[in-house]
Amino acid sequence: MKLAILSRNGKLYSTRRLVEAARAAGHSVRVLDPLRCYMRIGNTGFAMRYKGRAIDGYGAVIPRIGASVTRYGCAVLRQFELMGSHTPNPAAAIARARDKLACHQLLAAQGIGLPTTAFGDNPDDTADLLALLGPPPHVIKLNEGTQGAGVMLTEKPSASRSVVEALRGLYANFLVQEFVAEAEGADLRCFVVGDRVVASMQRQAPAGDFRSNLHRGGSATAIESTAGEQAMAVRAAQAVGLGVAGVDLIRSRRGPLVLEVNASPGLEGIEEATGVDIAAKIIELAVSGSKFPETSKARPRRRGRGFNQ
Ligand SMILES: Nc1ncnc2c1ncn2[C@@H]1O[C@H](COP(=O)(O)OP(=O)(O)OP(=O)(O)O)[C@@H](O)[C@H]1O
Ligand SMILES: [Mg+2]
Ligand SMILES: [Mg+2]
Repeated sequence: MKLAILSRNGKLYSTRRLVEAARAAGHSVRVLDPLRCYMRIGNTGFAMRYKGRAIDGYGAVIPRIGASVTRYGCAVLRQFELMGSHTPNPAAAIARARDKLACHQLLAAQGIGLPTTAFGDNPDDTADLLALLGPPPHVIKLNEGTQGAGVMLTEKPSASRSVVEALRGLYANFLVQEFVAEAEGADLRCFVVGDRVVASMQRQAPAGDFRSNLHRGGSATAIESTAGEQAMAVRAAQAVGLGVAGVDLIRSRRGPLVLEVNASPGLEGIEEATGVDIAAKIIELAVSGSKFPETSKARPRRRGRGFNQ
């Protein structure tokens, strides 16, 4: 099958591994920079061009869209979907996953445990907003932060207030959360592919930090997550609509809580820590969902489809 990986950089570990795994499974694969894809949208059908040439016939597209290009990357992916390509992570689900606030609302509505979270807009409401969470410590997060940057811990009421005021002054979107102290700087990354967790690792924050992100100096070890944790991670990914997701869980006194659902989880740390060939499982999932026949390169004829279908 003809596969595309949407990625800005073919040299990145995750992109390279997906290319390798696709070739190993006998597929033809191309890395496309989403920012070089451009498209025609019309009632007679959808067309996509790449560096001056028409492209189509991709049975499946695997998006690796960075946070800085979410909007354009999702538009390109949506166009592939409209042209009949399958994707394990649809554009609508990626856009949803990138908005922590929307995600928390969705997860809570599904009864999936998460740290109590509050947000508000007006500075006059700050004191009451913080009171909703109870006394500090609080964790304050930028709504669209990644890799642990923009996640702050405040230990005194005055610190919570002034961080909230500073973020408001910068017009940043943020949320305020209860701090799960008993996790002691550890969290669990469950890598979901389809309807199961294919690998899990525990990440431990470096001394003096509470953030366990590998980009912030956290260390990773393979771990057997419990059946309950795995079921929770799969439910969280499905609630957001993602076939491939890195679900971060934190172990609290009241059971596992979902911290976030990542739509483009990195493969390097977790493949190294666990030895699982996650790339192969992603390729398998992408191909299995495709409507294109696996043996033929011919693209099934299809009529132009509306955006609402
Ligand atoms: N409420 C909390 N209580 C305790 N620790 C937390 C809490 N929220 C976040 N952390 C710690 O901070 C880290 C970063 O937080 P979070 O995952 O929400 O941010 P991020 O910037 O989106 O990271 P990612 O790169 O995983 O997308 C978590 O992995 C966890 O170790
Ligand atoms: Mg994140
Ligand atoms: Mg995280």
